[in-house]
Amino acid sequence: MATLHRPDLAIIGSGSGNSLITPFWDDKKVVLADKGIDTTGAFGGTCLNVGCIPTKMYVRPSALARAPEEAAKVGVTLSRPSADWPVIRDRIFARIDAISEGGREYREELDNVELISEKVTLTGHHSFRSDSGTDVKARQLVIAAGSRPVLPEVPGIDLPQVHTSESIMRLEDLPKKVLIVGGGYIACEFAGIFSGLGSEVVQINRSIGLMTQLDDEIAAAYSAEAEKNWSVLYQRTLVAVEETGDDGAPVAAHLVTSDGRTETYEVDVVLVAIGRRPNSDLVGAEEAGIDLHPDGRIVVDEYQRVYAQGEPVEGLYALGDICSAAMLKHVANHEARVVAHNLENPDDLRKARVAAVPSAIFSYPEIAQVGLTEAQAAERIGAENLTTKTQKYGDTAYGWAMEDTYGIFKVIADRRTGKLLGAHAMGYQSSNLIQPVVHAMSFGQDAYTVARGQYWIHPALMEVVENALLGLEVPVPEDAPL
Ligand SMILES: Cc1cc2nc3c(=O)[nH]c(=O)nc-3n(C[C@H](O)[C@H](O)[C@H](O)COP(=O)(O)OP(=O)(O)OC[C@H]3O[C@@H](n4cnc5c(N)ncnc54)[C@H](O)[C@@H]3O)c2cc1C
Ligand SMILES: NC(=O)c1ccc[n+]([C@@H]2O[C@H](COP(=O)([O-])OP(=O)(O)OC[C@H]3O[C@@H](n4cnc5c(N)ncnc54)[C@H](O)[C@@H]3O)[C@@H](O)[C@H]2O)c1
Repeated sequence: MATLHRPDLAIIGSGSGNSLITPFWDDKKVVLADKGIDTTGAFGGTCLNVGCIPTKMYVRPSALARAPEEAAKVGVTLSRPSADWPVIRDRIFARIDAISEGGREYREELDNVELISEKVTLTGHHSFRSDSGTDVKARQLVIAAGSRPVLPEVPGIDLPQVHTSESIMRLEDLPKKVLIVGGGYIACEFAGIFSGLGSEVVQINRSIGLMTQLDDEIAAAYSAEAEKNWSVLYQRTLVAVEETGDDGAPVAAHLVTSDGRTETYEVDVVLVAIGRRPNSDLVGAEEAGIDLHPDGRIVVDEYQRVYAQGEPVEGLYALGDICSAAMLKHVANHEARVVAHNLENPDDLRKARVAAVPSAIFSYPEIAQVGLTEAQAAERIGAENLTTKTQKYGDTAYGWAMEDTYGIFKVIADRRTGKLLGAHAMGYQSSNLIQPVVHAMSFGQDAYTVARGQYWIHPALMEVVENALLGLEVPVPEDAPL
């Protein structure tokens, strides 16, 4: 028989949505619905199970396996590394699966929380129905249903050797040869992982260059490095995949070049990473009268309130990949803190912060960015008002120690005021090095004050950032620190 729940709060999505269940709800009723990750049924969303965390847990062993290359630059010979994929995989998922399962059990045990482990579809602005017919009508509702990989509609895309990021990390064995489709975050991270661990990687992209959404200088520098580290082919499109019947290379990936030639690569597995789409269709957002952007994202305002017919709906919020321009976990987490506050304080709504959102691509080399690219900054304030500095790691003391040949850190500022507009870096630990610029941009500190208003540990790698900032042509404030 169909059940009806009338909770104070209902949440769709157990990723960042799970963190909304604060102690405030201890004496109230909450329903949390999650169908589970498609490939494993796991609780807890993308980041934990098939996203940020397992990928970075693969990046670490892959980086270690590259140690002989780095060591050789400074006169140390390390023996040929050998990566034990099953050991690496099981270390990762023994930890992750236990956290996911523990999270599910904890929610199931709570008296105030009802967990619905099924797909649900909105039936109104504050109500939904599960596939098996459980109805939920809540006082307040949050849609935190995330995104999923996009797949091209080509013959053979359903073959077991064709993977997305949601399945590739659980392979039985390290593939000898991988074809990776795409030139964005996921494709570049997995190209780095597999090539480091010893697979032969062929990465194909439709456009010329990888990570073309980045600052042009970084995209060009990264593409040049990637081309040295694995095979990168541009202006190719995947048109079909078929089984070969040969255990040595079980699938053939058929490609077409921009000038109409066909090419075939026989590989163990194909990884498709051509973008992710918001799951607004899976929750039936449009049918429920919710406003959508052309790319399928739910429209929200700065308070994360969901819009319907151009107006915010009281007590209806969205967060994370289903509504955000930046599909990033730290963004989803921030939005979850804002939504948690707004659910608990409907008369004192707080806004989500949209400025100075950083991101990193944990590839080889690693990339990090925050703020405007040089082209965007020129468009915004005029090229004549910009000052930029690209500091090579290799021109600093720690860069000499590393014998670094490719690391760069670029900063962009308004030459009239010293206001920092962006930073773009490629190289060892760039995801950490960029944080002082994120800090400065978040707190409105000018470039000169950041560079000279604090000590920088000598001769740490962070001197790359200090030197980049000092290389900008910006006004020196009166009484500037020395
Ligand atoms: C391979 C990979 C690597 C990544 N690496 C990074 C990184 O290093 N750093 C970073 O910042 N970001 C990274 N991301 C992005 C990050 O994982 C996401 O931005 C973040 O997890 C989104 O969180 P969310 O809460 O919006 O959605 P999710 O965590 O995806 O949660 C949504 C949940 O809703 C459920 N759901 C969907 N539809 C329904 C329905 N109709 N009924 C019931 N349940 C439903 C899903 O099963 C899912 O569990 C990565 C992503 C991928 C794929
Ligand atoms: N380190 C991180 O923060 C991290 C890591 C992984 C994923 N993510 C998030 O997940 C999102 C999705 O990642 P992604 O790599 O799938 O997407 P992406 O948007 O970064 O890159 C998609 C790539 O696929 C190409 N492409 C698009 N359509 C295509 C088609 N039909 N055929 C061939 N190529 C096509 C694009 O040109 C682009 O190179 C990212 O935008 C990012 O927000 C973040």
